[in-house]
Amino acid sequence: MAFSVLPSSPSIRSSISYPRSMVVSNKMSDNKINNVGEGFLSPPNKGIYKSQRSLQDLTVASVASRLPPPSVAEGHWHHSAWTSIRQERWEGELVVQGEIPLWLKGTYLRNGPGMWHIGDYNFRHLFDGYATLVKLHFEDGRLIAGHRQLESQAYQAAKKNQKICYREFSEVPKAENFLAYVGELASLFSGASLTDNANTGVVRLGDGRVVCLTETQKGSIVIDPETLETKGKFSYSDSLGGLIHSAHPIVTEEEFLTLLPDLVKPGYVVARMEKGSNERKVIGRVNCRGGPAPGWVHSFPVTQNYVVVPEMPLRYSAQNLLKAEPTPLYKFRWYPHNNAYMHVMCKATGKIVASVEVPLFVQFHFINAYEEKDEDGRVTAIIADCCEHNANTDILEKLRLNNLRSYNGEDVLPDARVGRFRIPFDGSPYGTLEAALDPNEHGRGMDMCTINPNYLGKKYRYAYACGAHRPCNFPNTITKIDFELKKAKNWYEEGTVPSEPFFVARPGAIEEDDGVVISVVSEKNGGAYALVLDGSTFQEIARAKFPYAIPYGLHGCWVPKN
Ligand SMILES: CC(=O)/C=C/C=C(C)/C=C/C1=C(C)CCCC1(C)C
Ligand SMILES: CC(/C=C/C=O)=C\C=C\C=O
Ligand SMILES: [Fe+2]
Repeated sequence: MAFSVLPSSPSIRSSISYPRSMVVSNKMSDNKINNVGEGFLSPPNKGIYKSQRSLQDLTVASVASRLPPPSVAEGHWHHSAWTSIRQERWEGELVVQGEIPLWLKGTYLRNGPGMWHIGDYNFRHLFDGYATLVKLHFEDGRLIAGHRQLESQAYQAAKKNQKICYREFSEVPKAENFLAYVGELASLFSGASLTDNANTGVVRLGDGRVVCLTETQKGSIVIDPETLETKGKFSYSDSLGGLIHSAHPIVTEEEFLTLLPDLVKPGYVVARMEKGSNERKVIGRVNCRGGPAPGWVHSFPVTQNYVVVPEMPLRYSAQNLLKAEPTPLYKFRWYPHNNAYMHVMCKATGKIVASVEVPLFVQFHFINAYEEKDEDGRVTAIIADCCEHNANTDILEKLRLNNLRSYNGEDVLPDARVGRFRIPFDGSPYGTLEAALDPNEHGRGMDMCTINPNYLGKKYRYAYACGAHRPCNFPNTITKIDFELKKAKNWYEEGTVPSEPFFVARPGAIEEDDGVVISVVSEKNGGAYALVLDGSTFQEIARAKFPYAIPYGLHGCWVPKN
């Protein structure tokens, strides 16, 4: 394969300059020199790149990056994790320290909100940022990396008008006058004012299309996994309607399962889209059992035969949706008196086979679920695991950029755990929720979880997530959870913020943890590196320094090399 450091689109090539200092030699010998000379864990960046000067050189003349965010202008360099990306795109080969396994062939793509300002206006919340895609292409032990801004309508309009033009997670466009506000309310109901800033996840469908996603349905955007170019809207050809959906569909080679909350008649529609299709078909519907609106469904789990529909006490709030200024819980409200529920729907028939009340819970992310069986093979219960924030909504507030950027050494990250639900199939009205292991195993921080995808919906032993090395204000370790031993192995490097660990299985692997775990790590002084851990030992096997700061990102996917 030819390794190119040049962007593939001629129109963009002309607008980007690649200073010599950014274009790293792609000779295989680089690999060896670093292996021998520096070792895996020595600080990277030894004379490989000139960081600050190159950053300036690299900034393209995009409207959004014409002005640096005020904090940088004032001379405070935030942690890279919470600092807007400084250029629209870059691509180049990184020098690898250590050994990337030769079997690792393909591209890891990561999405996330990487630009948190427009002009000189700074956004408030982590989830508001415009989507930044990062790619790590692994082949023959080498690593071509890059990033590119997603050209959503929301991002393009913001660049053009130098202001926020669509409703983001917490940001609302300023109404110029009362009439404009009334017009804006009307457009809220039509969905026209909602963002399409697909900054949450990226999935590879069974037919090979790669789609960026967020919580608004219109924020489903197809990209080219090689160039990261925005190709256009993924439009759903059905008439299911609604404006929002779960940001995390369940995607396999065969299908795409999604949850559509119904805010009018509180409940959820479970739908399935077959490989190659744009049409979602309804599997079934669940009516809410409590509260005036459905619970927030950022994600949901499935087993081999069932879809699990969570009804979290943190519910969408019509009142808060209409507010121009963010409320403490943004578009949501906490309804502890309406209880929490878990529903189980049969995938084949759409029938609800269990619906139980469970202890109150707060989660963004389910990890996995599976069917518990008796000795005759009959399903006795569903086990569903999630990153559970001890039924405490404070985490939403902690993810405000001000809080993330003003870390002063205090231990302010609220406790979280691996919450394990058991939803019995014996008709009993209650399910249980308990910690799957002692939360101290992972520093009582827990989020951004993945598993070996071959174990989706099946009994599994391992999960990978971000935990905490305290004191901290954000999850700062990569942790491997062993559910059998109820133990965790933790990777930690002082001052860094690693993003969601992503597991890639070794072809032909028998063991569940035979593979690698990939993460992109943001450093405190304007650096970032790609990190590869051995899935089994959890030891670092390779890292490669980016020539500039990569901000924190959320979720990723794997695009195997054909
Ligand atoms: C980045 C992330 O994890 C979550 C992003 C959530 C977003 C963009 C939510 C957007 C919404 C609106 C703009 C209005 C309707 C409600 C809601 C889905 C929360
Ligand atoms: C980053 C995060 C929570 C961290 C807390 O410990 C949640 C992200 C949610 C959206 O994907
Ligand atoms: Fe998420």
